Amino acid sequence: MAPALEAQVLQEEQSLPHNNNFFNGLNDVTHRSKVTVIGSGNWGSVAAKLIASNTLRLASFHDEVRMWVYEETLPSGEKLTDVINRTNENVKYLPGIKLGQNVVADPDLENAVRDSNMLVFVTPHQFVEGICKRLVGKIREDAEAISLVKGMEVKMEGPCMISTLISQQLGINCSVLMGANIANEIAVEKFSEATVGYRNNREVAERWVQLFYTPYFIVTAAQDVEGVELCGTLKNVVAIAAGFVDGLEMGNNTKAAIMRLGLREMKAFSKLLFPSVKDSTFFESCGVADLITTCLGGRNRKVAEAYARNGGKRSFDELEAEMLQGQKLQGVSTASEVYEVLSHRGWLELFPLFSTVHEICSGLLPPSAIVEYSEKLPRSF
Ligand SMILES: NC(=O)C1=CN([C@@H]2O[C@H](COP(=O)(O)OP(=O)(O)OC[C@H]3O[C@@H](n4cnc5c(N)ncnc54)[C@H](O)[C@@H]3O)[C@@H](O)[C@H]2O)C=CC1
Ligand SMILES: O=C(CO)COP(=O)(O)O
Repeated sequence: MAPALEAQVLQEEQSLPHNNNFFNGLNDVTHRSKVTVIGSGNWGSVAAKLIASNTLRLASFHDEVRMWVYEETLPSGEKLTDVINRTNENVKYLPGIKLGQNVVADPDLENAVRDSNMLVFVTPHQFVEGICKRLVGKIREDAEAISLVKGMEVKMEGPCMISTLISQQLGINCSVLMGANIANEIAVEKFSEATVGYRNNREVAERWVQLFYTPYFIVTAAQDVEGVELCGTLKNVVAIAAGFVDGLEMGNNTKAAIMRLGLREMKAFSKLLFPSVKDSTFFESCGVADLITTCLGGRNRKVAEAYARNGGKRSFDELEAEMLQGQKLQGVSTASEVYEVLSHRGWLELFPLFSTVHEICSGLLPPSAIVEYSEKLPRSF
């Protein structure tokens, strides 16, 4: 790491709240925080590794980190959980990376959360509601949650952010952590940043920062839970558009234009849904930085590129299964969820990029429509 950057990291590390009093008597062994990671995909496994390095280092946490695994049988006939616990590697979703000996994989959801007061949700967004239903009445009353999940749900009453879903179903506070965080890069400890979004309790936010922060993973807190979460959610729709541009070989200027227009729609949509969303959030890691990294190197971009190269003739589901081997795309379903909100509220014309992405993904328009949609832009755009 460059000396100036290293100095900044050290300075930030020293200013971390190592002795905060979020939970009384944290350094007393009987009151140590216990962490469960709910999810064990590509990012879930990296999150467990980051957290496990800190729970070993910091006295106010139990060393052990439980990681709930959606159980599956590997081609060898072994259970994924058994292999993770034997090799200390998630051989399916993060091969080649040691998670830390203090990570314990557990296929039993109820058992995995039993004693924990810090719950880290990190599964594809479509599974969160089902998981929460299974957790009702099974978690500690003093539990806090954080969501690393990028996505949203649309209910009869309107859009529902994943952190809100977790809060409402489980009756607990839920913060979020989002950022320019391609998991495979963080797994090999390449420098990156992230943003914790919190509602109103700064001490809780600092506790989450402490749990994730390492010299190669710099975490800052922003009091804007909806803004941070909507950035992480909506950038996946823009990444699909960027993938179409790549598949059509339109070049870097077009891709940059799509990213800029996408960022504008991200900001406009977020502020229409939640007027409290702050402009400054879009300049944090969760905002423009995540948009850039996902549009350059993410899975949504990659599969959308293949979709456009095939002229839309092979479905996203088919390409996802073939190219991602069990990992899940969030952008296609998020585009559909956003479209539902836009049509319901009569906002379709205000969001030509978002609506065009959904219309391409659902086969109503060809991939080339992504560069034709600009004709629909309002004059003031
Ligand atoms: N991979 C990445 O680079 C990053 C991912 N994210 C976000 O993190 C969230 C989780 O993504 P990943 O950890 O990458 O997962 P993934 O896409 O790598 O893996 C899919 C996961 O879903 C599980 N699964 C499959 N069917 C299930 C079911 N019915 N119920 C529950 N779980 C089931 C699989 O076992 C696997 O753990 C997503 O919202 C994603 O957008 C955020 C930052 C970076
Ligand atoms: O969210 C991500 C990076 O921050 C990962 O994006 P993809 O799901 O497109 O790989």
